[in-house]
Amino acid sequence: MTEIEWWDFDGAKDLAEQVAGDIAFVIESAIEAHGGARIAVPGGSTPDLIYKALLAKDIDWEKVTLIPTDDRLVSLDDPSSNYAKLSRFFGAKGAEIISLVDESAIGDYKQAGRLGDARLALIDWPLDLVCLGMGADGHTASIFPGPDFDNALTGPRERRAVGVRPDPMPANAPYDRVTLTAAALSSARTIMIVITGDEKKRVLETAIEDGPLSSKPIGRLLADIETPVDIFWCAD
Ligand SMILES: O=C1O[C@H](COP(=O)(O)O)[C@@H](O)[C@H](O)[C@H]1O
Repeated sequence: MTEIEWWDFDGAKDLAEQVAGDIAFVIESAIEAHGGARIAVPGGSTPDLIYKALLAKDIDWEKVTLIPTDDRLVSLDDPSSNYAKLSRFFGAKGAEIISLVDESAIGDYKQAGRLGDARLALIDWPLDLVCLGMGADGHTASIFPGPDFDNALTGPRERRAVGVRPDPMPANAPYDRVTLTAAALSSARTIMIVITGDEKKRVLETAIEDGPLSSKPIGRLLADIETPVDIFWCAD
């Protein structure tokens, strides 16, 4: 059973400071241990404060590779692109940012998944850190209910990214996606989840309780993870 520790904070600023400090620590340790750090971080709106706090840290960004945990199949400068977000925050710092999306495959999500996977084969694995977000519907990265659910969760272990068509489509970001697979996410040396709000907390608690029987992507993912997981939460 996954070992899970919850860290609750009074506000989003305190949470961001703590998470940024922990990420910076993992990055420094990885650079010291093997000359570079490879970390996967979420898109969506929750991480913005964390990324701001991270920018204030003294980090040798040229030795850092950043990968979105997932991305929407939109052009790389679209406001909904997780790659675009990472580029905006960290591009000027000299970090290497790997896009899961090849613009040539935006109209073909399965092909986009294959191309994303091929890119990921060019870096060393496992990742030093996976920081996950979670939607209020219980999706994490872009592992969603739908025709690609099993493939993302229990597909071949050597597959690191797959294309996903959420069903139902999330109303706030109705796009096909490319996501890191459960195998790629759960192989990371350090795993954390960052969520805010009471609703997400309830969803996550129930998903953890339900374990392998959970209908939520986050519950199914966590049920199969052997690395301890830290969950960071605040109410707003
Ligand atoms: O679509 C996505 O949603 C989740 C959660 O986003 P949030 O805005 O509710 O924080 C995010 O973790 C994922 O990376 C993103 O692509």
